[in-house]
Amino acid sequence: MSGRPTIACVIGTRPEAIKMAPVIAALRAAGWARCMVVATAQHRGLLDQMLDRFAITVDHDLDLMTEGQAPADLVARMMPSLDAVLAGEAVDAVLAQGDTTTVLVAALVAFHRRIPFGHVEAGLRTGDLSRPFPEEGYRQMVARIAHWHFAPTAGAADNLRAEGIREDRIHVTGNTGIDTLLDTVRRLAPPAMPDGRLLLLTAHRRESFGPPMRDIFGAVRDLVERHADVTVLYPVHPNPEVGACARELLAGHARITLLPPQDYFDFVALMREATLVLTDSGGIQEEAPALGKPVLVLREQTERPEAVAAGVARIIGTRREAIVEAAGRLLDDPREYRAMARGVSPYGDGHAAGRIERILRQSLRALQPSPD
Ligand SMILES: CC(=O)N[C@@H]1[C@@H](OP(=O)(O)OP(=O)(O)OC[C@H]2O[C@@H](n3ccc(=O)[nH]c3=O)[C@H](O)[C@@H]2O)O[C@H](CO)[C@@H](O)[C@@H]1O
Repeated sequence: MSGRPTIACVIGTRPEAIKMAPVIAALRAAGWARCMVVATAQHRGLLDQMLDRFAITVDHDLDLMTEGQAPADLVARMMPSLDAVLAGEAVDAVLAQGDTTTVLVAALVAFHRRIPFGHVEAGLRTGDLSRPFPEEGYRQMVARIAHWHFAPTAGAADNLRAEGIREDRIHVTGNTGIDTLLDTVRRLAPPAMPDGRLLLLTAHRRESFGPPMRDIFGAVRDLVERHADVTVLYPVHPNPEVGACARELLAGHARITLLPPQDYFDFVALMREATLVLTDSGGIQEEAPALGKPVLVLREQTERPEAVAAGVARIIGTRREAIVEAAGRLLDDPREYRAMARGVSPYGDGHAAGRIERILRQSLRALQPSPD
């Protein structure tokens, strides 16, 4: 390495853009490194929406999304494509976030080229390789070969220690998604006062396709039928499996609105207006508590136990009666509601990206040969 080091930030999906945006901004502002952004674009439309929103300029766009892409096919196409970028540029470090195919391939390609890899949002675990699938397996595999493990919480760091990761490679930074959230909230106009109560829904996980998703949507219909003042807004994920099921079971009800995927600022504004958030998303489990909104998690388990432990999120699974019961209780009982609607942010304080930038600066300086 000579002169300014080059750090490649690899992103592929909407949440990766949201969570890498502050890291890219911090590296670019600090200026000691060249921050090169590589978009695999494993999701095209949702990624582009966020690249625009956060004004992320992309140096290499691999444009890999195809219709109905299977994970194996995506891995097979992404490996040579990303490797060619690293072969053509003198890259000193590679960073990627989370648990997607993009993160797995970025770590593996960096490993083959002996380039240190930094895993942003390291150490999240359910311990069950089938849930979430394939993400849990990807997280575990990436941990074997990462050089820097940027853990969002002390619990995530403990998970890494339990797998034998060296102490000096683990850094508790907070989640960069909270940096983006708090920065966004500062820029938004004050929230509107909605009529009635808003229930905000998102559901798109692969393991919920089929009967669990039909159960979720059935529960949502039951809830609006039982609560005359409740309106549901559902930004529908573009995966065709999700859209078809949502239209079949939710369209045509006056108080249920299916929306296209929302711009991030608009979505944060909706979270602020919501009474209750029902979701199977990872990032929304982190964001809603920071905004003081109770979250009911439509999964059987979570890799984000901190909000559950703090009493501001609950795992309720995907059974229709369980969802109706848990959401109904919060809608009917103001004391239960208040107990969950406390603004706590177990996942970060808004300064994670700055910590990552400083750790990389010190660490890459230490790796650099001295001038004489
Ligand atoms: C298994 C798992 O949990 N994996 C996660 C998965 O991410 P996810 O489940 O969080 O993904 P989504 O739900 O798609 O996105 C959520 C984000 O999008 C914003 N949003 C939402 C709707 C909308 O209409 N407009 C928006 O702007 C919203 O505020 C939030 O920030 O991959 C990540 C990357 O590797 C991982 O970090 C993460 O563990």
